Amino acid sequence: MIESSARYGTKYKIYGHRLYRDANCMFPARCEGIEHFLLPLVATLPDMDLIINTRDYPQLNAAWGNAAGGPVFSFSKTKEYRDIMYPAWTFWAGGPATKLHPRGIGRWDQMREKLEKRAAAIPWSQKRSLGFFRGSRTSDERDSLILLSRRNPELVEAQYTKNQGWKSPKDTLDAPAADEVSFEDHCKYKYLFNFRGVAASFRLKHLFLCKSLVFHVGDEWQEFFYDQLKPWVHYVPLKSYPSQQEYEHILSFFKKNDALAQEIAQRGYDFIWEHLRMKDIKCYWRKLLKRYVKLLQYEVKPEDQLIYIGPKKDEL
Ligand SMILES: O=c1ccn([C@@H]2O[C@H](COP(=O)(O)OP(=O)(O)O[C@H]3O[C@H](CO)[C@@H](O)[C@H](O)[C@H]3O)[C@@H](O)[C@H]2O)c(=O)[nH]1
Repeated sequence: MIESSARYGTKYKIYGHRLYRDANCMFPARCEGIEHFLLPLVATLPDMDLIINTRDYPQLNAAWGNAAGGPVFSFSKTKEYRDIMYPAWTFWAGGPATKLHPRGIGRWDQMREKLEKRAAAIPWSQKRSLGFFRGSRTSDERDSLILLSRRNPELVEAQYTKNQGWKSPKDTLDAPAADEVSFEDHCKYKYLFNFRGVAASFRLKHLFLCKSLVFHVGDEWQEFFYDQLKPWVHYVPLKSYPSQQEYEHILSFFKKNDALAQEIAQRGYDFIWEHLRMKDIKCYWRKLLKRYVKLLQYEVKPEDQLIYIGPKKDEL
């Protein structure tokens, strides 16, 4: 089974409390973000083989005829896939590169601290009563919010930025690309929008830490922690592809019910602040691998073609 899934990801092996992997990693920074979490665990874990997909897209979809093989770990999926979800590399390194994060979004520990400070500096009453979104057109599901912002800038401030795949103005919906806005500056706005991109987007966890009200569009694309967030308790759920009228309706509701908006925003913040700490990510990885390894029914063998990752010799 492991052999049959090898082509869907990078092979990792824990053997004798050491970590090994395929010599080639498709995205080295993403492998770095994964290894940051695996390395401290190998001392306490038994031998195992893992196939870890570092692409955005999950791999095991029954409708494509490739769900019958072995296990594959992916960071995001919908219900159509049977990949095993793992905490994305971007909690440490290898997230999307932007002008503000040229080496890629990462270091969730540092990001948490920065956002917590900014959220405390901008109380709810000082936030602008506007819907806000900045990001690239990785999915046309974002279009209606951008179009509403062009029609009614008093209600929504939403614009497309360029990403590395930008080819023509079509990729920014026939308008010049907007400047990027830091996560901290998102905190100036009361209503923040999250959308899927290619798969799930990494922005969701950041939005909560602004203590603004998060509108989460579509519930198909998941990351490992989404299930713990409850609609209407921690965020406002919107169905996929909302119309401009639906946005107008829900924003006008929350403008009239400001205390409720603030209450949900505070609960969303509290949940992520208290339960999505670096130590929770580490704990999730540990529990995930302990449960996974119980299912292995063969003796794991060393393989010469894999390279040694760690621990560093002086840490042994
Ligand atoms: O002005 C901006 C623009 C973007 N971002 C952030 O930059 C990241 C990338 O944003 P965007 O270009 O909109 O891409 P997404 O669609 O959110 O994410 C894409 O990139 C991820 C990593 O490759 C994939 O996992 C997703 O599935 C894919 O859609 C997100 O965290 C944004 O919040 C900002 O902070 N400020």
